[in-house]
Amino acid sequence: MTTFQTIDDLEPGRRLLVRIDVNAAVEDGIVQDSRRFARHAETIRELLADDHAVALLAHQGRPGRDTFVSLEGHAEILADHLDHPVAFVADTAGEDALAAIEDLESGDVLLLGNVRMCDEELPEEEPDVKAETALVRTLAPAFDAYVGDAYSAAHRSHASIVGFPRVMDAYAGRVMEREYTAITAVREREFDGPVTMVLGGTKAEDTIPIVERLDDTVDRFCLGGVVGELFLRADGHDVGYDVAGSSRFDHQWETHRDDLERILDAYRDELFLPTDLADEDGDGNRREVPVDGIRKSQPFLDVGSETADRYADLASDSAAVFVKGALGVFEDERFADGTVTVVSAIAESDCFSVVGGGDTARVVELYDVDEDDFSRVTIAGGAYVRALTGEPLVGIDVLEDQH
Ligand SMILES: Nc1ncnc2c1ncn2[C@@H]1O[C@H](COP(=O)(O)OP(=O)(O)OP(=O)(O)O)[C@@H](O)[C@H]1O
Ligand SMILES: O=C(O)[C@H](O)COP(=O)(O)O
Repeated sequence: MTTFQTIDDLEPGRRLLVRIDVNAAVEDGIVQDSRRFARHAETIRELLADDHAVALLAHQGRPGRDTFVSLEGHAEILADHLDHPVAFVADTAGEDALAAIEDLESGDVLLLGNVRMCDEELPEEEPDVKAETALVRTLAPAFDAYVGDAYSAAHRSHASIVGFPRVMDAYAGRVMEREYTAITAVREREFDGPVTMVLGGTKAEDTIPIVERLDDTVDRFCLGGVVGELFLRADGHDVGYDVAGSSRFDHQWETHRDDLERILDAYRDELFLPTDLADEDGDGNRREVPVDGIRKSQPFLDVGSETADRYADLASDSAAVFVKGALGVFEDERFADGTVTVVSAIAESDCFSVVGGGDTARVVELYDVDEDDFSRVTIAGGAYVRALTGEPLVGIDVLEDQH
């Protein structure tokens, strides 16, 4: 049972501001389709069937990153999924946006400009502070209600997530409702056997604290990706440094070094670190090297096959497996082996399994693994692992406050 209003509680024919999360991979400047688009399209389709006028609010990347791009391509992908036009305005709360919103009629869909272009969106502040931003104060009066559908960003206390529900009638969209219900049910399950978590990806902030918080539930953590390399660095290995143009490691190391070292010390028996890694040789081919022999060289892009096989064995021998974050840059076929080996082993086993992460869930599509072979494929990453620990999500709290 949900503890917030959902779109089932909306009167038909309203003017709605709908926060979705279609934050996506960007390759060579081109936004890549993902399960996030398909899932949000389901919410939008239902809203159109009820004659609502829909303005969508979303983000892409973060300022300073090469994934921080316009949402124009997102509008095209959404339109394909919906088989319905999605207009785009490259403005979020200025004159152009307000004019486009005013023109909206029942059955129209409009995507507003990347909300992270507004300076007020990102700083993590209390919902009441976010409700006072010009972004919220300008857009809120133009709508009858707010629909929060961005479960995968519900762990961020950003204006578009927590500000609007403070000043508007607010409802959960289908994605929000389904993800919340599914992850809550997962959290309440008990498992008869070992529980394994595969923790990888690039976001130290979202993953490192999970080890401590899920210590009671998870028996072994298989580490990979950028996060795995940072743990290897904490363990005294010569990896996890910014070399040859990479910029993912040193700033995360500076921020999280104490936590990495403390957690490694306290939970060493439960942590499995890569024993080999893969990078690109001078001819552009995959090359695998044992961790012990590495001296600071080029960035590593995958775990090696010895590590992948060991993680796959651990996963197959588990009652439940949770995946958050990829073990390598699986978007490049040469560096997909680690993630695909482990995810395929999970798919083939009878264990209870959840695969999560906006990017990570794409492995299932790109490498033709059958979604039905997992108990759940969630489009959330950081939000899902936080919810697993029982930590409240601010984006849900603000919806519940209205009930
Ligand atoms: N060694 C590595 N170097 C660089 N990128 C890596 C490495 N290993 C994995 N990745 C990248 O990690 C990404 C997935 O992890 P990410 O931290 O983005 O989390 P996610 O699963 O998408 O969850 P979220 O929804 O929180 O974003 C993949 O796109 C993959 O390319
Ligand atoms: O992709 C995600 O995990 C969400 O869209 C949140 O994005 P963020 O990690 O940049 O806040």
